[in-house]
Amino acid sequence: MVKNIDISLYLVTDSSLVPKGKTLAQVVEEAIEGGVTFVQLREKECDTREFIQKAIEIKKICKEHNVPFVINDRIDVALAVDADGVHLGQQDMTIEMAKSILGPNKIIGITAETNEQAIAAAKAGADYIGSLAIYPTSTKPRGEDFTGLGKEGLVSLLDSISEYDMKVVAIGGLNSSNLDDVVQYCNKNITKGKNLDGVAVVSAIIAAPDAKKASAELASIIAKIEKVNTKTLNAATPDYEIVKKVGEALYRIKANSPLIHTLTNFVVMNDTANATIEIGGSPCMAHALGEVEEFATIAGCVVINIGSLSAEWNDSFYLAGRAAEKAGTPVVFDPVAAGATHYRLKTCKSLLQSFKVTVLKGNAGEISAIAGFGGAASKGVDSTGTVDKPFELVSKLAQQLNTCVCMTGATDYISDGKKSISLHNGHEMLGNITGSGCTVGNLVGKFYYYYYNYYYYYNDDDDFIIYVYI
Ligand SMILES: Cc1ncc(COP(=O)(O)OP(=O)(O)O)c(N)n1
Ligand SMILES: Cc1nc(C(=O)O)sc1CCOP(=O)(O)O
Repeated sequence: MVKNIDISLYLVTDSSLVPKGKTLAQVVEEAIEGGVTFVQLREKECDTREFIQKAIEIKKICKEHNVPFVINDRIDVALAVDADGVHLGQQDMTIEMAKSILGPNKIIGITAETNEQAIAAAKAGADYIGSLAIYPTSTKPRGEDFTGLGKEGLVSLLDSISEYDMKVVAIGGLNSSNLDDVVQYCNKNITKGKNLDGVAVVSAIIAAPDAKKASAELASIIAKIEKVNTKTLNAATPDYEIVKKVGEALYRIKANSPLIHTLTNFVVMNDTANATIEIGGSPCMAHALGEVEEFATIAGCVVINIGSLSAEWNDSFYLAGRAAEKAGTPVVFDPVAAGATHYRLKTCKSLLQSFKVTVLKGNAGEISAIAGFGGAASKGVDSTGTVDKPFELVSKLAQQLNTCVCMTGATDYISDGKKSISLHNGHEMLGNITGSGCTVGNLVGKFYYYYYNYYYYYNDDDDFIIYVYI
């Protein structure tokens, strides 16, 4: 698990820039008072003895203020002074080696000059990455031809690692005149829900006449970084709290075998019933007008899947949904092929207005059609194309409908309008069979019976179930 560190205003030191009449220690202390949340000692001109002396001095100040303190490049120095971690460059020791020397509790950051290096850092378990310089800077010249990563490159970097649990700080040429522009650009253009975790600066604070004031000014701009309340889960970054609850929920389902009243299509009825039994539930596939209300009232959950839509089924959905709402039974609604015909879309919208839907589960085409935006089209029951801003889509729709939206696909996006989660455990073979999405709807329903807050999806092994806490 990535460490819970605040790198929002990250100070990197350079003694050569300290204004005359001040010491580095004074500047660091003023900066922390102004809002710096993280300090890296980066001293390129020091010999080892001097570096260690500075490290001891700066560490003391950071400790007094409860601010993490890391050392640039030198693992030996980090060990010697028992710093909180290191910041590595691509030419330095590898993350794996640094981890084995420093142990699991130390912070490891690394500079990622490309998106590929960023992904490699995430896979190796870095806690955070520093970007390539956003703008050219005299603090670390990279040659005349270097134009900087730029805002566009930064957004591409953020998007590229959205599925990993790793923090990102932007660095290089950032100051109070250009930072707001970078922050607003990221807020507006990130597409996968991963925003900046912070900004690292050297000269804008170290060389400032008043480091406290300079830090406070930067901190006020950084506060505008929109916290996209998202979480990414995959096999590489499991959340053990969730895994534990998955086990508890499975146990309870098996022990109590809840009745899952499923009004679903002819194609998947048998498979869905078997999946329900496999996980410990008791399937009931009744859809007759005369009995759906009674079943919905006694069920642990009602699943409404409009796949085999007809006028009569529509009435059954309506009656079951209304009865479920009255009885306080959760409803999972699967708007199969909502975007394929006007009839389906109209029916879905009308049903969504007629009773409380606890979870709306659909593919990108279906969810886009219901939202009226999002960009993915449908070909029959299948979704075609991708959604540009999946987090924005699920979270806005969840707010609009006051429900949980679960958009399934190679990556699943789930939101209750406040928090959003992406799950990266899909499997391409799921597209080769019919009804995998419908079965998901049914299983979501079962877990809803016990844990109103959990959803599931198959992991890479196809047979284990992962829950997502909303
Ligand atoms: C936060 C942060 N980001 C990038 C760097 C640059 O590190 P590196 O690539 O190791 O280069 P040098 O600092 O050694 O010149 C950094 N130090 N901090
Ligand atoms: C330490 C560092 N690394 C960079 C990189 O491109 O990797 S740029 C940089 C210095 C950033 O200094 P300032 O805030 O004064 O521009």
